Amino acid sequence: MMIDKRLINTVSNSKKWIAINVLWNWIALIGGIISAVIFAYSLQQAFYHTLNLSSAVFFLVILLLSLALRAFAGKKAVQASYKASTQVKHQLRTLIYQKISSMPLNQVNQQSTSSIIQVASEGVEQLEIYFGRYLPQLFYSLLAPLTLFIFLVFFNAPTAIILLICVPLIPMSIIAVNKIAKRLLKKYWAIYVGLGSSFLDNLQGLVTLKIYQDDAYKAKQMDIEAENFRTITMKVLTMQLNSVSLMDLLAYGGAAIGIITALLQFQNDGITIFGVILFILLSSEFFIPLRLLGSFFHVAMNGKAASEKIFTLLDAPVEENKSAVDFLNENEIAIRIENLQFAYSSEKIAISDLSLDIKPRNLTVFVGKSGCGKSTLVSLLMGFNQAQQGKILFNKQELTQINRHSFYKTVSLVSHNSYIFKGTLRENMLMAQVNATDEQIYQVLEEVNLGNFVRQNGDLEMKLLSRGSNLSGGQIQRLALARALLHNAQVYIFDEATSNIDIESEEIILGFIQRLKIEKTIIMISHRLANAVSADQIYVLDKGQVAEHGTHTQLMEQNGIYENMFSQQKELENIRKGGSHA
Ligand SMILES: Nc1ncnc2c1ncn2[C@@H]1O[C@H](COP(=O)(O)OP(=O)(O)OP(=O)(O)O)[C@@H](O)[C@H]1O
Repeated sequence: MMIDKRLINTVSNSKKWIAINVLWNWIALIGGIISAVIFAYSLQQAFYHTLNLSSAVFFLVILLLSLALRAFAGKKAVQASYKASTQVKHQLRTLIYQKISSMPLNQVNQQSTSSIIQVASEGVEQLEIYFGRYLPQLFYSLLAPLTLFIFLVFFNAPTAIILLICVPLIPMSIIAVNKIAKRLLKKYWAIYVGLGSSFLDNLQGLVTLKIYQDDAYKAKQMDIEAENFRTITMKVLTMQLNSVSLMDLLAYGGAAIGIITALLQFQNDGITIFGVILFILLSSEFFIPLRLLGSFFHVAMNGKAASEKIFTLLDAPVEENKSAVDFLNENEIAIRIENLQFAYSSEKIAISDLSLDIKPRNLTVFVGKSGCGKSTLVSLLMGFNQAQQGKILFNKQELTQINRHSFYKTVSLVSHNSYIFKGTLRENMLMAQVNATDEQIYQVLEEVNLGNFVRQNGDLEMKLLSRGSNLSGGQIQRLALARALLHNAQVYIFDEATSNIDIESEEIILGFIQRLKIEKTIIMISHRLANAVSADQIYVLDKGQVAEHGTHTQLMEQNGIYENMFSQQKELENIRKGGSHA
């Protein structure tokens, strides 16, 4: 209960520093015992008028040396505690990072951002005290009373035994409090994570809230959640404060019992004056380590509750195919979809018995009404979601059999919400190809007409804000395209990559896609059918199935869904153009 074996084994490197910490604390205790002995002995000599100047100077030197030893050992113990906690933080954060990066993307998306942030930052921070202070103190507080007992029993056995018997009262009170603490802290963490998640959600959606003037309502909800958090925090603090008072009572009460016993023994000539002074000086040392353990205990329990959250994340099963291999041939990739079926839930079938072929050196476009399953198909092709039935074959290799590293090296996605990270333009580009040269970066930037813009704005050192908020929508998309080009994949999937951007950027991107298809396998999802006119093949999806299939000319001749949608869009665009000319 007081030691979490799994937690310690997870960060086993810290064991060494915990042991060193305990050792230095023990050396500090020895320093304390030596100074108490010297002090008591010189008092006894003074009492019997046998203290002379030279022995007084000698005692003073020893006393100062022992105090210096105590201070030095205390400092070393703090250093060891720091080492233990930094190692724990580093190791746990590495584990969390590795776990997150080993998860399939759909699984990562299922975790709320705020809970990952809370677990990885605050949660790990809380464990610092568990390893840096609590665990060393736990071992030391067992060692200290035993050491003192072995030493003091020679001076007066009854007093030493009474002191030793009183010591377990503190851990017993800790155990009793722990029962309440556990329940309370679990509740505290649940409310804390919930509050964090609402806060982040409201912050991210603040503009929407302002537009709909719904911010006051959300603020009220946040107030209620914050009030719940305040109440539970107060309960936790009250519990901690009460248990601290109880432990103080036990610690100082225990020391007082020891001192009174020693004095009674002295009255009955059972102990020398030297012995009594030693007991007076050292009685509290029996209890202080455990008393200190008690105060770390609550913070440590908070850390333990946090560790449960960390382990839930670390234990989340990763649906990883261990037998997955590299792409056998990544030069020219044909994709075949066979009887694919995917449902978000039993009543929400998004892809239904879908079979089709995508040829290399071709531009294949998927179109269809909103909700027909285009984005779902992209998530299946990218391996973000797994189909319940059917296969996706890349050159006859099943997608699930290709390892992720090889897959994402070969298959790349440019979506309508490509992410630009805070940092320099170079950093954003290098993530697609770590050792790309400046010339290579500029080459892809030229391809998307961003070369001059970048040169005028600080070259590759140009600072970009998070989500590219200091760029226009069209620039973000062109930059994302340049980054994807640098990645030099063999299959490119463009998912509404030109939606909501300026006409010039759209034309640059579409023109580039045309050039790219000479060498690569290109898939494009677009709601604008004008973008499909030059495609080598078009699939029209309807209710997760292929409704029509062919080139633009063939589909127009069929007079079906495609022709209907195309005519409607054209009419709309003509009306808009007419309107804007009027
Ligand atoms: N995460 C989800 N959970 C449950 N159902 C979903 C989810 N995402 C999509 N769907 C449903 O699956 C169906 C296909 O959706 P999908 O997003 O693939 O359509 P789409 O063709 O990309 O639509 P749009 O053109 O509007 O983006 C729709 O009926 C949609 O409501």
